Amino acid sequence: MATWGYGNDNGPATWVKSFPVAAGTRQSPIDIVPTAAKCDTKLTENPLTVNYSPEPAMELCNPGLSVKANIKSKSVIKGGPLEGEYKLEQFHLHWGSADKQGSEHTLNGKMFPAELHLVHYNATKYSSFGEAVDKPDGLAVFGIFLKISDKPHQGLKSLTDVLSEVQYKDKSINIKQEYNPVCLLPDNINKYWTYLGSLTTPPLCESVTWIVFEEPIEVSEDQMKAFRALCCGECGSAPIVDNYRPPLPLGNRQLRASFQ
Ligand SMILES: NS(=O)(=O)N=C1NCCCN1
Ligand SMILES: [Zn+2]
Repeated sequence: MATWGYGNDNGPATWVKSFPVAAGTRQSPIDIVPTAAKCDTKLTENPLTVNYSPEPAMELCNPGLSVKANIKSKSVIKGGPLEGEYKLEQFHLHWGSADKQGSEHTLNGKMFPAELHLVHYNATKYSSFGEAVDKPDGLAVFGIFLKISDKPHQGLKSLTDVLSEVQYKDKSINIKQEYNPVCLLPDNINKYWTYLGSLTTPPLCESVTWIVFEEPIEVSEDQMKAFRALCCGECGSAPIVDNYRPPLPLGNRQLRASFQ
């Protein structure tokens, strides 16, 4: 069984062969068109709340198509579009081979250089990520755009400074200094768009309530270069770049905004 990826022979256009839900009606990502979003005051009456905890010895790994941090501590979110409490499972990123591309969601057709995903599962209803992953209300993913600035992102720097230690597939390390993922969130988490979608990688389950923040976080060009130096396999293998799925049609879905 050919493994899925982002190349010509195994990329997003081929995934439907092994994962028919790729042709479903609530697929992600989408192009976010702010003027088409409906401002929903219910989202502000019940503000999104984040209660993340410091992660001692956070595990950072290279699974081959991204870089991922696995979370063990009790870091939870609730409110906004969510019913119940969702627990942070992991976070990872998608990025481009150049700054002109890399994000999965787009904003009025514009791609950002990268996009950070913090993946949570509905811990009120389900006992694990694995149980929640294929349920319509199973997951909630924060989508955070990355934009280039002349200053590095301090929260990401603890990770980008050690990416060389997970350069090759299946490498993993523990971040010595305790790490609170709250440092990755934009300053203003009250301005976001939300819609019902899916995982953007196989198995593409239509189980995600997406929450995409309007405010990007700012990273340096050197930090982008560090992501682009990660390898898909062992020494000498191709760099991990352009690991993004292009947008799918919104179709009959409602895109809601927490702000005007
Ligand atoms: N890019 S995404 O939508 O978060 N996709 C995921 N796939 C599998 C596990 C977690 N996330
Ligand atoms: Zn992702």
